[in-house]
Formats: sequence, C-alpha cells, structure tokens
Amino acid sequence: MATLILVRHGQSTWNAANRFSGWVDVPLNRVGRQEAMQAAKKISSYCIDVCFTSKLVRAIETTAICLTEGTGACHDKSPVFKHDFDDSDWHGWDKYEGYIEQEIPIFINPALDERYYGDLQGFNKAKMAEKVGKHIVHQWRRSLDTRPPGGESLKDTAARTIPFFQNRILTHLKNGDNVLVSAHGNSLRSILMHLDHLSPEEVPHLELATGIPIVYKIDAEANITNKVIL
Ligand SMILES: O=C(O)[C@@H](CO)OP(=O)(O)O
Repeated sequence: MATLILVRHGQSTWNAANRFSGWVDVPLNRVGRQEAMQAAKKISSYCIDVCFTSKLVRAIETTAICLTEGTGACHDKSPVFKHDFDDSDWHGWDKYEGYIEQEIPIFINPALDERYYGDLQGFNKAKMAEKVGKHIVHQWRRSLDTRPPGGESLKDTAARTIPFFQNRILTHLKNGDNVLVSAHGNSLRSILMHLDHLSPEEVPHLELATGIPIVYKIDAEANITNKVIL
C-alpha cells in the first residue's frame, strides 16, 4: 500500500491579485508560505519517499516547505532537488557512493506546470469577465476542452500530466513508495479528473484550494482504496 499526496501550491502573489498566472513564474506570498507550513504539519506523519513538482517556483517553494517543515523529519533524510533531464554538468551527490539512501529526491518536471493561459496571462480575472462575460471566462477556466485564447484547455494540460503520472509517479506508487506531488490548480485538476474518473460534466465543478493536501491510498495494483482531503 502506498500514499499519494497531491497539494496545490500555497497562495501566490497573482492569486491574491486575481490575475491569470499560467506559466508566469510568480512566487508565493506570505499567506502562501503560511498555507504551505500548514500543509507540512498536516502531512508530517507520512514518510515521503519521492516528490514531483513543476518548474514553477510557487510549486517548488511549497515542496521545500512541505518537506523541511513536515515529512522530511520522519526518517531523517535530506530533500534533494533533481532536474528531470540529463544535465551532465549537474554535480549531484548521488554520483558518489552511499548517499542516495539518505535523500528524498524531488524531481522538477515541466509536465506538471500549470495550464498555459496564453493571451490571458497577467490579466485580472474579474475585469476579463466584465469585458467578455462571466460564462466565457468560466469556460476558459474550468471546462474540459475550451481553450483560452492562445492557451491550453484542461484536456491539453491532461495530455502532458496524465502520461507523466502513469509513466513516472504510478511506477513509484506500485513499488510502495509514498509520493508527494506539489503542483497547480489545473495541472492537479487534470490528474484528479483521471484518478476520480470525472465526466466532462463534472470537471467544471472541480476546484482545488491552495495548500490543502489531498491524500490517496493506492495498492500495488494501482487501485485507489481511500481518499481524504486534509
Ligand atoms: O491563473 C492560474 O494560473 C490559475 C491558477 O491560479 O487560475 P484559475 O484557478 O483561474 O485556473
């Protein structure tokens, strides 16, 4: 039996400003760091063996807080960020004998980046709704297959997140590893949609709060045996 913990990053500066973020690399604000600390406390009893996060700093910082303030202490291992590509110049300590057992690897991969909001990035969501209509903005933000101008639909996002989940994350879960995934509202919605077998009609109602861990218990055959929101 393995544990999968999904956590959307804490509040970012542009979440607070109600601006479309997407791939703009905005940081956590003070509230977001506090939310990440709360998440760390909530998951501190789980011994995390491996982590996955996006290339965006709001998710990376949330991961670091979750591990250093929470689960990292449970088996005296050191969180170690690894760039999920072959970086021959990267002088990781695991190139040296005897250290890999002491680390919790955190793989950084753009597959988990937030949905690309294209031309909307930077604009205020409420002002955009006044300009083009609430329904259209809701479709852009929450539907399965409506693309924002120049951006990704949730379906487009799922086309990169689900294969990554199946090829990388599920492999660890089947091996019995406890996995933490720190990512974004929509990149995680696309994974939850897959895990919970949501219909296209159900998807628009799926919302993820910042910094709230969602915990799945998954058996060796990749069956979900339990789900709890902390
Ligand atoms: O702006 C964004 O990148 C996302 C997540 O913050 O916003 P929304 O929740 O509206 O999809």
